[in-house]
Amino acid sequence: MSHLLEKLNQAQKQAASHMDGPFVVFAGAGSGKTRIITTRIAYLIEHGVRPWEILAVTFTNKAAGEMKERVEAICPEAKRATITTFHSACARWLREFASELGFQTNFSIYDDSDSNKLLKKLLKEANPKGDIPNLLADMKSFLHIVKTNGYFPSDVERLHQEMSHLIPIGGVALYRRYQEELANCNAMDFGDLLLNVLLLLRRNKTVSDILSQRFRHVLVDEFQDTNRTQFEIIRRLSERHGNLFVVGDDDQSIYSWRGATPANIIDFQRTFPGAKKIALEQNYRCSGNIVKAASTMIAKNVNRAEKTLFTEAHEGDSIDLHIESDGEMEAWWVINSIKQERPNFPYDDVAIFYRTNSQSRSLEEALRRENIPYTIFGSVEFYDRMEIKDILAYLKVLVNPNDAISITRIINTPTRGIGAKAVETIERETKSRKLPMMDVIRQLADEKIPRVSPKFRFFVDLMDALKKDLLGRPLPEVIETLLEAIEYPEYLKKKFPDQYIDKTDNIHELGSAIADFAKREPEATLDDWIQSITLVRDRQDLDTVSGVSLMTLHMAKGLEFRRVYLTGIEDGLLPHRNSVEDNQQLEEERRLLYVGITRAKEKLSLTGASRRRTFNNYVVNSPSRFIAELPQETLNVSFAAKQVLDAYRADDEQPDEEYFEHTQEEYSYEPEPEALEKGSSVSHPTYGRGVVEGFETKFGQTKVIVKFYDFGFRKIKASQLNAASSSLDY
Ligand SMILES: Nc1ncnc2c1ncn2[C@@H]1O[C@H](COP(=O)(O)OP(=O)(O)OP(=O)(O)O)[C@@H](O)[C@H]1O
Ligand SMILES: [Mg+2]
Repeated sequence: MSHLLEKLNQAQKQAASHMDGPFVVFAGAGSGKTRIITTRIAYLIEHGVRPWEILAVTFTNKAAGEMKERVEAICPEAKRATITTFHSACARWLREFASELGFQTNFSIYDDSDSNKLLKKLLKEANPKGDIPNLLADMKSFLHIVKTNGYFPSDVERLHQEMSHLIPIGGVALYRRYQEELANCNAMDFGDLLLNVLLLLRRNKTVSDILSQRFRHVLVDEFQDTNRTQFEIIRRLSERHGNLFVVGDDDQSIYSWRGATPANIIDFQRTFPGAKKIALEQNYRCSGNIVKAASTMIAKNVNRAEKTLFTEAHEGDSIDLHIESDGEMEAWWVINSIKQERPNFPYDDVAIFYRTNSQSRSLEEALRRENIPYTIFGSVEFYDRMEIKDILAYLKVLVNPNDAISITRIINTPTRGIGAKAVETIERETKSRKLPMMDVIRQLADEKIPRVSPKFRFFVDLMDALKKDLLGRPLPEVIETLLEAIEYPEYLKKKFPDQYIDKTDNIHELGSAIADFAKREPEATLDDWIQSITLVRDRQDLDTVSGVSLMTLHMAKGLEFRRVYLTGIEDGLLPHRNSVEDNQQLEEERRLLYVGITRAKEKLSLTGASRRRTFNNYVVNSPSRFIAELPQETLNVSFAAKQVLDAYRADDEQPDEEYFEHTQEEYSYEPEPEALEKGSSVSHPTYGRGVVEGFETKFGQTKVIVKFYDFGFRKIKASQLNAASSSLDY
């Protein structure tokens, strides 16, 4: 037997060494599904399948990257297999077959903000007096539904039959207009990357023959999260040979809000008659307490396929439960614990999860304050910054001169006296002359319109010169040269004197990103780079990945860490306040918690806060209802958390009165007990110097909230503090 299979149990072996025909592995977290996929790829290659005939897809770039790494470690030839995300695979095929769809190979990929701009413009045209924000929201969710469910604008009849209740007024016509406009810009949005591949597979025999013959084996990880469009792509790609191998877990289906349907995995054998199926029951990832907590809690879901999950691992540490008084304190607690445990858990082995991106701010601040290295995964924020978008828009226009959205972004940035009126003229003329926007600007420049033509001429000449100068250059020089040519630093300095340094730093970071990319992919063009960052958009490509990992629970799927902090375990965040009314959605929140808990190999802490600052208000949250569903013997509840939970249990009916006397509106700190006031300098025998941040009264006792210079936030009894003589500036 192949030595590759040695590290698998009996059921895993059977799956990994299966040769032909459809196969599904349906099993709980940490049971080795991804290990089966990676072993199987190597096994297939060892048994004569050529690497380039293998396609393995998953959902996030990080998961795809890890899978690739794991396979290549056991089988170097696998470098030539396609192991990637759905979106990257599709983008690659679309570059290859763009002309079949009437696109040019250099098409732009529009991110959410680009496509919002385009949609807004079309909505305004169609409803000059309409409530645009509302219409936009309706239209966006409609577009999302149609694109993830495989409907094209030409499927009008099917649309009306199958989802008439979801179509906003004029929605289908607007869908068509939107797709036309994208085509005019030689651009596709994220949804189109998948939808257009499906279009080729459905309607273009040549391309569908080529693609379905290209791959002899198709493998999909996290199959429970495929939407209809992805499912049909996969089905068509594997139709000819039937070698479709999927693994998944319905308990980890967390993307139904994005159109994913776990039915794809549950009904697999019905869709593919003759498909083999195996279940795996042993978890190899987590310690005993973690497996027990996760499986007990997820069993509360009604809509799930019954599964067993056991482990032979020792029960290990208990799961910590901590509830702090507010979000800052929670962050402080987490970061302090990371520091203390460092000898056992080096920073690289630690992850912090949260439900929503906005929770990362206080965590980041605390990490920075303590000089702890960290990486945020899946943060789109960097590429959404104004200065980064400006620079990228220039590069996009150079590569694709039809990209109207990017042209309108840069035509007057830096300021060149081309105002809103002039831009309107360009847009109007682009529409009536039915030409690419850049060509129209060129014509208008020649038409001697007083005042504006010379400005258009300047812009056109500038872009021509840039094109000549930049496109031939080595990638690492591109950004610097561009900045100089358009005098961007001067513009930033003038317009944003206060943020000049930050913004310039960001641009430098972009410069190092392009240099890193050029080193990794020496053959790549500017177009390749733009495409790669549009698809990846994770910050890990900019910084070297090291230190503590921060990410949302959604992003954490499929990954594992020795030490995990799962923050925000509160009603309102987990379950999220938007999901508590609906049972289906509540079950999805429970699955999200299940995913989070099962990422931890050795040690897990659940943390929450009794209130959180949002803008200038505090939102008061009760502890997550899911806490009560965890087996108590697996938990180690901190003193403060116990008080909070007891207070809730004691007065289940009216928890707010017993414990949280303050509502969001009326919440304010209690009057101070001594001569201390906010801003006073104090000292403490253990913590040293600090500054009073506020006061808090609980159970009749007032405590002072102090931010210590060396220890961060602490709540201290006033009697333990001394007023410090001088006030240090900090
Ligand atoms: N037979 C085995 N013996 C020892 N360790 C194993 C075995 N199978 C898997 N593992 C290890 O268990 C951990 C979990 O495996 P893997 O990530 O493949 O699980 P998974 O089912 O894909 O989990 P998830 O549902 O979270 O994606 C990994 O560290 C893996 O290396
Ligand atoms: Mg996995």
